[in-house]
Amino acid sequence: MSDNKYKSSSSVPSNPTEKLLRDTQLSKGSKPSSNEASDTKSVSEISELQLPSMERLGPGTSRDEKYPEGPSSSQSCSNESQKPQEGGALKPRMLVVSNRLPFTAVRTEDTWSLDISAGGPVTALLGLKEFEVRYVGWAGIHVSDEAEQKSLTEVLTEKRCIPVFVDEVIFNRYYNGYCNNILWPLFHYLGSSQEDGPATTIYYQSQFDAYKEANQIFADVVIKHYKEGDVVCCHDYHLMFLPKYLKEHNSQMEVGWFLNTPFPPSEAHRTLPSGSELLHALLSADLLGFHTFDYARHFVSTCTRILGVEASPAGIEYQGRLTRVAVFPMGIDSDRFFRALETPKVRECIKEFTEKYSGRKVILGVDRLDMVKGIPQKLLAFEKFLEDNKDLCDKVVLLQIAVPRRTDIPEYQKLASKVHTLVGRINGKFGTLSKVPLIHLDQPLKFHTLCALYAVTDVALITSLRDGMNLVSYEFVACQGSKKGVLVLSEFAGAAQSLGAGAILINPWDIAEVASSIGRALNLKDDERRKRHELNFQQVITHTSQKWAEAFVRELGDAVIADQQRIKGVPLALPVTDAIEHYLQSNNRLLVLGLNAVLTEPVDTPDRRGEDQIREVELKLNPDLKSTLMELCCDPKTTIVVLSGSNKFVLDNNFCEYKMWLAAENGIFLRSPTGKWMTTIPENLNLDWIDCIKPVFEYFTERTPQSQFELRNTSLVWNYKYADVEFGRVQAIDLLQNLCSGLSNAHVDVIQGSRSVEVRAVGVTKGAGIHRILGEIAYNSDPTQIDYILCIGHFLGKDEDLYTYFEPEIPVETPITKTTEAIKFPGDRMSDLKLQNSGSVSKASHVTSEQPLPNSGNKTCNVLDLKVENYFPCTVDRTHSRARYSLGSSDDVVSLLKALAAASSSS
Ligand SMILES: O=P(O)(O)OC[C@H]1O[C@H](O[C@H]2O[C@H](CO)[C@@H](O)[C@H](O)[C@H]2O)[C@H](O)[C@@H](O)[C@@H]1O
Ligand SMILES: O=c1ccn([C@@H]2O[C@H](COP(=O)(O)OP(=O)(O)O)[C@@H](O)[C@H]2O)c(=O)[nH]1
Repeated sequence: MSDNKYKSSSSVPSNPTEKLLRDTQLSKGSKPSSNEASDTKSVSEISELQLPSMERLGPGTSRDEKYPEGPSSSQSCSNESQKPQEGGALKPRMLVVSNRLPFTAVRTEDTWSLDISAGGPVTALLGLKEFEVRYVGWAGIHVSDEAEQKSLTEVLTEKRCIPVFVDEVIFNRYYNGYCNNILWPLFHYLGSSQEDGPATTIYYQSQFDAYKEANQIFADVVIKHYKEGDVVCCHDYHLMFLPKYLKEHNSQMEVGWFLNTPFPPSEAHRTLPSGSELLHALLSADLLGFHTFDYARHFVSTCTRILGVEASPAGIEYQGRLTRVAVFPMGIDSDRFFRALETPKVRECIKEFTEKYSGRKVILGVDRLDMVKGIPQKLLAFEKFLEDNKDLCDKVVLLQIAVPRRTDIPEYQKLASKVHTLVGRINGKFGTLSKVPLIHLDQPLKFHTLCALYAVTDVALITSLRDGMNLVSYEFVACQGSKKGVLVLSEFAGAAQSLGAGAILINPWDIAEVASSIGRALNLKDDERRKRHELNFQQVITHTSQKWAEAFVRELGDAVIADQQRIKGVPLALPVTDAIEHYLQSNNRLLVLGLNAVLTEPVDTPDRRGEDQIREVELKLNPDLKSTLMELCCDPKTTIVVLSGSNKFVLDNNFCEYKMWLAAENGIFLRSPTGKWMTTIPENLNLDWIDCIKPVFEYFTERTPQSQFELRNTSLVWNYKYADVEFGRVQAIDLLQNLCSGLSNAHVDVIQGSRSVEVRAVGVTKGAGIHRILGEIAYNSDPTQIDYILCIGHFLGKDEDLYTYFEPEIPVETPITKTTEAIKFPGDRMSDLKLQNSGSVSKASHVTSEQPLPNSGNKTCNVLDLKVENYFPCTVDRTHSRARYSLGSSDDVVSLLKALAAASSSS
């Protein structure tokens, strides 16, 4: 693992709230007010900007990006080692991989010039000062000639950029086709393109293939430049296969992926033909980041509903790994704007604009010419505003900068003509021979011009129909230190969630509302304007791109550690001889056995199968089990617990004659070997939600032949293991959809099993259950400590906490199989257990039938004296598990139990 100050080594926040709290603490620092901000720069910072030195520019670099904001040549990537920071510490190395590099190359006569690329991520990612960054991506130009590729690579090296060259035909299918004609509209909730052309079925497959091919080419470049300890940060919908390809090459690589756009609700994602393949590929990453909670929530529910994977507050469980999902609202490098505002070039420009637009209020729009930015809606609203306020036609001007991009795509060409038509109409209607109310530019501006425009603007008008974040709004706020203009911001931009307090929020589809908001913004009282600006300004200067990157890398480190700690992997075949041998050598053994697929006969046997579906819907104990179980239960050195999600009646029906412990509903109900049931439902457990969702389960049960619904005390379960599997799966997705939309506030877990859907009160797991069961066993049995545990189950991921409950605390990277020391419990669990078994609760006060359990037990003994070699956690029929061992089927379980009984009786 790299030596990285942003990676915490100890406490790993386990959920987004904890994470947010920590990050909030970290982002608290000295916050200048907007008045102070532009005055606080050091002399050296200002002079650096005023006196740009030619050494800072790479060969062939155009003079237009001489600002110190770009990656400097002094940190050339020809020197691949990490650079020390001021205090001597090493800067962590980060490979930032995005489709577009921060620099766009332009061919000049005999070399290359580089322009800073326009676009949010570029602006943000140039601000990562605390990292030794290498940018990997496309330089905005197709270069097929090898010599040219080499020379461009050299020029870009000076800017710490590593170009990726993709064949032009592949690139067109990948970028114009799959990325921008299919994924882009879908991710912005606009649905798939309905157009004939590259998005139609004939081209779809070739575009998807090209997408994967391009991703592989990006991966090859990253792999070539990767050094151990690097953090790899992949960006966007362009590169969703990249985490998979990188991890396949090197599973130790720390790979994060961040989405700069929104992520759509699952219903929209479902329409994408290769949608699940993309999700699978992404889940190879260690960390997946989104701008807002909404996007992250959409992603998680899409994965649970479409892939059927399990999600928890910590992330998504997939193939034995945990992929962390977290929220990182991106910001800008505000200092870069403050510095620019001090430069003579920007000051000059400000003066020029102030004179030019004197006597008129300036309204500003800065967007890429893209349908998601709502430019036509903005123009229509401005038209309405002028219609409603004819007297203001020569007193306002809307400056609309619309940077053309993706111009090869027909949708974008159509948008350009639509916008031009509207501009002509508005100026034709409201302009005069000397003045027009609308100035529209189809071209990018130089950075200094943009800063000056931001500074002279009275009202910034952002009307995105959907926008991942919208950094233009941040840039506007940063440049308004003296003017304190008003931000009118679409509620559908991610930025609305951070700048909503200071902005006037609008629905861009509501043309009349936007028109009246323009008027409101222009007339806002000074006091309110200042207050609103100050709120936004504080947000912009505290949530910078540097802070974004620090939080992302810290979380990535946490995610990797957390995943290693889970040690969920491929279980080894149970060493049966060892298990039997250690069983014989022990004095007080505990066998914890699951029910379904452990003690029941397999569902899919020929006997139980009709023509092509399974006929019988009754759970059946494995017929070979009876005498063996009886024998084991009679052994005074052996305690058996059957721990199941099923209810008391199911367990009673199947095990009433055995002298064993029964734990129903995941340990909520316990039956001692004497046959008495007791309940352990926590008193404050809220179960009000059960009545609300019961009808939903009933509805799906009625409509899915051979499916079953079980109403339990703390959970509801619907299973389709006996139904048509394909239809069951479709119904399960619909059921999940309905459940998730109706349960937003309930304290429940919605769990999708391989052929079931379950809703359960939070905190009810088999791991939590065993804790209570142990207390009871200790209370009820003789004082000998348990020195052997065999724990066999076919459990849902959530219940696999049972296996790790008995595991020693394992230092990361230490293989547990080599440990021979006595097992020690993690501190809190140990003290819990001791508490339960100490104190002075008298036997008389102990639980009787159907009473809630008190913090049980009055014994001062330790329940366990378990050495790691005497602990056999074993899953049945699972390829990935937190259990160390596996058995193939319930038949193997029966054979093992038989062998234990036989060995025991003959010893
Ligand atoms: O590279 P292009 O195809 O020209 O597109 C430009 C970028 O557009 C998208 O930007 C997003 O990122 C911004 C920063 O996070 C965010 O504020 C904005 O809402 C998004 O639209 C795209 O995600 C990038 O990959 C493109 O480079
Ligand atoms: O002429 C221009 C207009 C815009 N931008 C930059 O383009 C980015 C737009 O980012 P935003 O997040 O608002 O939207 P995106 O275009 O990434 O969807 C901002 O950093 C602008 O400064 C630019 O460099 N030149």
